[in-house]
Amino acid sequence: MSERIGVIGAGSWGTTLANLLARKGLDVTLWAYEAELVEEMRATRVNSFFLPGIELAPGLSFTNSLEEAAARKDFLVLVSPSQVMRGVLAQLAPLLRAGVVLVNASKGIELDTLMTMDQVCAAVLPPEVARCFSVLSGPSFAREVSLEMPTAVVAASGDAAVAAAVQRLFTTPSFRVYTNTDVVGVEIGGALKNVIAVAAGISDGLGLGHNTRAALITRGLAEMTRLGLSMGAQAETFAGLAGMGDLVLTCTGDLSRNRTVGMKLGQGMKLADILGEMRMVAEGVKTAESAYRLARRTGVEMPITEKVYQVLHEDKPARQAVMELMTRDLKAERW
Ligand SMILES: NC(=O)c1ccc[n+]([C@@H]2O[C@H](COP(=O)([O-])OP(=O)(O)OC[C@H]3O[C@@H](n4cnc5c(N)ncnc54)[C@H](O)[C@@H]3O)[C@@H](O)[C@H]2O)c1
Ligand SMILES: O=P(O)(O)OC[C@H](O)CO
Repeated sequence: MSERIGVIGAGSWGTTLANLLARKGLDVTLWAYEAELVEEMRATRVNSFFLPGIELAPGLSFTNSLEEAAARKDFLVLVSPSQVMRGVLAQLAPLLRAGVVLVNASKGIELDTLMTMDQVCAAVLPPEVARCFSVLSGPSFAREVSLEMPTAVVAASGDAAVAAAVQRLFTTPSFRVYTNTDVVGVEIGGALKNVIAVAAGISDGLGLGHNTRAALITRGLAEMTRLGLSMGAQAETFAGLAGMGDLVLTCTGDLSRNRTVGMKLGQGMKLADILGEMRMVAEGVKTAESAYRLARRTGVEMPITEKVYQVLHEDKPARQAVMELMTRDLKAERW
C-alpha cells in the first residue's frame, strides 16, 4: 500500500492509531493541537503527554500544521474530542480534496447541536468531501492497542467499499476490523457507552457490587438501543462491538477515563475537582447532557442517562440517584 494518511489529534487514541499505521510501514502524519507536543515527539519519539512509555514508529511524522497533516491525503483519521471536532473540521474544510476517506474515531455527541460526528462532518464539510465518511469504533483502550494486545473493532460506512477500505487499512495481526453499514448505530453506541460507564464507575465508587454493575450494563444497553432505534439505527449493532462490546469494556476496565470519573464521583469528589486533575478527555461528562437532551427531545426513556446527567450536572447525590432508579415504576423487561 502507498496511501498517505493524516491523523488529526495526538491524544492517546490518535497517537495509537497513527502509530499502528506507521508500524505497518505506511506514510503517516500526526497533527497535534499542542505545538510543544510536536516538538517533544520529534525529539524523543514518545508522546509523554497522552501515551507515555510507547515508542513511536520511524514512519510517523509530526506537525502542528493542519495543512501539512491534511493536504493531499488519501485517508484522514479524525480523533479530536467530539466537543472541539466542529472547530477542527471548519479549519480542515478548505484543505480537503474530494475522495479523501474520512475515518471518525472520536466518540461523543456535540452538546450545542446534539449532533453525532457524522452529522457534524456533513454540516461542516463540502458534500463531495463528507460523502466518503466512516466511523471506527469498538472496545479499544489505546494502551492495550499500543501494546498489540488482540483487539476487535468495527468500521462503519454507508458505502460498503469505504468500510472495506478502512478495514484493510487498519487491520493487523493484533487489530481485527469488522465492517458494518450502520453508521448511526455505531456512532450512538460509541458515544452512549461512555455515559453508562460513568454510571458503572459511580456504582463502584459507592462500594456497590457486581449485581449492580451487571444491571447497569444490561439496562444501559437497553436505553442505548432505544435511543439508537429512534434515530434510525439497527438493533443488532448494539449487540456488537460498538454496542455491548465497548459497553462491557468501559464499564469494567480500570483504564477507562469515564469509569474513573464516575468512581471519583461515587467516592464523594466534586466534578470540577475531578476534571481539574485530568489532562485527558472523559467524553461521557458532556455526552451525558447531550444524550439526556436528545432523550427528552425524542421522548425516549433513558433513566440511567438521566440520573448520570443529574449527578454530574445538577449535584444530585449519587446514593439518591441509585435509590430513584431502583424505585421507579415496575415494568416488563423490554428494550
Ligand atoms: N483513549 C482511548 O483509549 C480511546 C479509544 C477509543 C476512542 N477514543 C476517543 O478518541 C477521542 C480522542 O480521545 P483521546 O483519548 O485520544 O484524547 P486524550 O484524552 O488522550 O487527549 C486529549 C486530546 O484533546 C486534544 N485537545 C484538547 N483541547 C483541544 C482543542 N481545543 N482543540 C483540539 N484538540 C484539543 C488534545 O490535543 C488531545 O489530543 C475521544 O472521543 C475518545 O472518546 C479514545
Ligand atoms: O477511557 P475511556 O472511558 O474514554 O474509553 C476509551 C475507549 O472508548 C474504550 O473503547
